[in-house]
Amino acid sequence: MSEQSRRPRRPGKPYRRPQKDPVRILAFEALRAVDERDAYANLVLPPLLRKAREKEGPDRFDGRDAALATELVYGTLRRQGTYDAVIAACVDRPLREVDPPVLDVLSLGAHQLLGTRIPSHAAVSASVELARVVLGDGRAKFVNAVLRKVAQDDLDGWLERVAPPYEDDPEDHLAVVHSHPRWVVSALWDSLGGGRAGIERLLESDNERPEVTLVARPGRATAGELLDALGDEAATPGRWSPYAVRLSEGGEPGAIDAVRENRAGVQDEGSQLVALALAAAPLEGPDKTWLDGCAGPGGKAALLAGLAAERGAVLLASEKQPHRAGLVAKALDGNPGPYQVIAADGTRPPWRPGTFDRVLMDVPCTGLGALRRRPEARWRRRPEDLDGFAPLQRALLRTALDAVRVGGVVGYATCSPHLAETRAVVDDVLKQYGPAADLIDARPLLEGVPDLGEGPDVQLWPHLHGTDAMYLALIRRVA
Ligand SMILES: C[S@@+](CC[C@H](N)C(=O)[O-])C[C@H]1O[C@@H](n2cnc3c(N)ncnc32)[C@H](O)[C@@H]1O
Repeated sequence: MSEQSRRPRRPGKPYRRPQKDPVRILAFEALRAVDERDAYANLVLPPLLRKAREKEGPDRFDGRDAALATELVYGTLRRQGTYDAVIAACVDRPLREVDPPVLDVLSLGAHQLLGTRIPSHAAVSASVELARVVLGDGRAKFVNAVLRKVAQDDLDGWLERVAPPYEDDPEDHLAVVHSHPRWVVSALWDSLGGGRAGIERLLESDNERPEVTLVARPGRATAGELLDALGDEAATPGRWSPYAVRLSEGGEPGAIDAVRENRAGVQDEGSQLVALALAAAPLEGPDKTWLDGCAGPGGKAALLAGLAAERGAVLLASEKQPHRAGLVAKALDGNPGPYQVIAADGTRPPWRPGTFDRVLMDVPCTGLGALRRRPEARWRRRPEDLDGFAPLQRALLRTALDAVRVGGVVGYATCSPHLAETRAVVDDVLKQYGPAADLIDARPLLEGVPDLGEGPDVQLWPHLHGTDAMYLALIRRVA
């Protein structure tokens, strides 16, 4: 009980206990964990949901409650930039002086008011009740006052008031309207090119929940089998990958036999296209030994191993972190052909140079191409992170080019479209190899995929392809 609630009350105003709403309390706890412990929302949520189900029982916490809690957490985190600007306009001090737990309750409330169909009065009163439970009655009054101001306008109205005009500062405008840090808007726009319409569509896509895509692992399952098992209502075929199946809203991968049996997995179609393009690159001479040099947790390695098996080739899947190498081994378990998994630092490779016919280097990166999946990532990343990754990305691409035989092909991939992690790395390293390595046009190898730009490398985009913003450069060793 807070100090406030112990004070004598005016007669006629009996104390009412705050109502405990398990959905809002759970959402608040998740936001605190993300804020305080740098936790990842997608890792924090499942145990909290399980705990709430066990504590409340299925009648008081059902599937719809879980869906609402998830939406509140993801939506609040994604839209944090916009909500911060709105809340800042409603409090009389800088936001950094507002206690983080109070700000979390305010952001959750702002999301309910501006980003959901929850009626305003319900959004305010649910937030005030939450504040009474987790912050105390005194701070609940502050929450009430701020959210009543927020409720005075809708999202469009607020954006007109708090975002600088596009004409004055396009990047700042887009940063506030679409809730991305300004430097991220700037980097995405540099890579995407074009005018306002394209970048707006991309930023909007980053704020949408991505659909879940499955991969049927070659030799272990087929897309047709998954589609039959799921039925027309629950799934549709992938757009381009013959192994992809797209789950409809609310589809639960864990309920699918083939996924439980490891014959299929969850994998973005962009990641599938990267593996498929590398496997499809034309090759003269032997095609027997493949390497995945950054394999953890094993999504692309599992697809590559299946494709390799179909052609009698063997995949070596290598990953620096032993526990992630363990995940790779799990993903590959049951592969129809031979493979090997090792834990090795790709900058000090244990294999002999010129050993492999095909090599994938899917390097560590900022992940700016997967913002749809990681709602908190955009706020955590800093421009300085690029400097941290730059030497490693170059070293790993050099390892790949040394590992492949003359005539063999290397795929350099990132799940970031940032030019410093994509073209700049490829250009720098290719300069060092001079005439010994050549870029291949990757576009024809992504069969049927439109809008792949001028090549020879390819950049996929959420708003154009419905995939993560994966980048792929294919390079042939020619001497
Ligand atoms: C982008 S992820 C790869 C994703 C993977 N290809 C997939 O599809 O599941 C990059 C991986 O590289 C690993 N890594 C980081 N530094 C490495 C190094 N020096 N050598 C090898 N792997 C490294 C990371 O641990 C991480 O698992």
